[in-house]
Amino acid sequence: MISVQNLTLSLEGQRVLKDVSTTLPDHGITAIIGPNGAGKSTLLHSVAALRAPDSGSVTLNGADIHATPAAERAKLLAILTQSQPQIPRLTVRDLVAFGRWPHHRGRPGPEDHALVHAAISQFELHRIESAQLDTLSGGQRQRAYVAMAWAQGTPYMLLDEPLSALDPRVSRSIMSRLHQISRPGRDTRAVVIVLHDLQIAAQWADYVVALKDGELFAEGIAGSVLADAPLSALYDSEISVRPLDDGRIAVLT
Ligand SMILES: Nc1ncnc2c1ncn2[C@@H]1O[C@H](COP(=O)(O)OP(=O)(O)OP(=O)(O)O)[C@@H](O)[C@H]1O
Repeated sequence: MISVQNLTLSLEGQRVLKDVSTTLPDHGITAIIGPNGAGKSTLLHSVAALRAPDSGSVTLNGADIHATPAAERAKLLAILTQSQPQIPRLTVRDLVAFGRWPHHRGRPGPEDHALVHAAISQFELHRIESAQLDTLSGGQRQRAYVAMAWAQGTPYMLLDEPLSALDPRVSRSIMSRLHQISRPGRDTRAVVIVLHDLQIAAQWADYVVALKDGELFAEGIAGSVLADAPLSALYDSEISVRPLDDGRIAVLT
């Protein structure tokens, strides 16, 4: 369980997160939603210790994440930020294998090879595993990055808008994989994902954390936050949520 306690964080003198406290579940898909500039990416970065808070703390199973050595942290949390470095001639397989680095530090063993193989299979990358990243479509490349994060073998995967610029079919395929890997059981990965698409959140999120103006606006099981009143107030816009036949909900803006 990741616990965020009274987190306040400033960037260039501006308060970006204000006394945010929340708990991120240790399985399932947790969506972080909210308007542009609400602090979603900053919260994710702070949970991954990429940004130090002014005050407050982030703990993972009781240990302060900012006090945890980076090498240990990399075995607990994988983060995919919005912009990835472009490395010329890197193949999909190389990229996914890079996810194992925190475990082998340059000397991959059988378990590392097996996990890379599993990641390629899990995210259906067989046909493009030898392709160079800069020859792929945005959707293929994004799938490879998510596979790399999965191969890192951490109990938590933090993904910052991994679906931006992807078509509905590719988004659905990535979310469907994330859904599978985050179900409780052996080798469960808790997925924490920044999402702008409320329809995707409605279809896939188990838990939702909503931020507005740097503050925690609402949190809870998806159905409690993805409802007419909280969403309309969150986005200052009239939003309706409708039940679907199969128990899911649709969000109409
Ligand atoms: N490097 C930075 N330096 C100064 N201010 C920053 C920096 N990065 C972000 N901010 C500011 O912090 C606030 C929160 O930004 P953040 O990227 O966390 O929001 P967000 O909710 O993820 O936004 P979006 O949905 O637009 O991606 C914004 O007001 C932004 O301008």
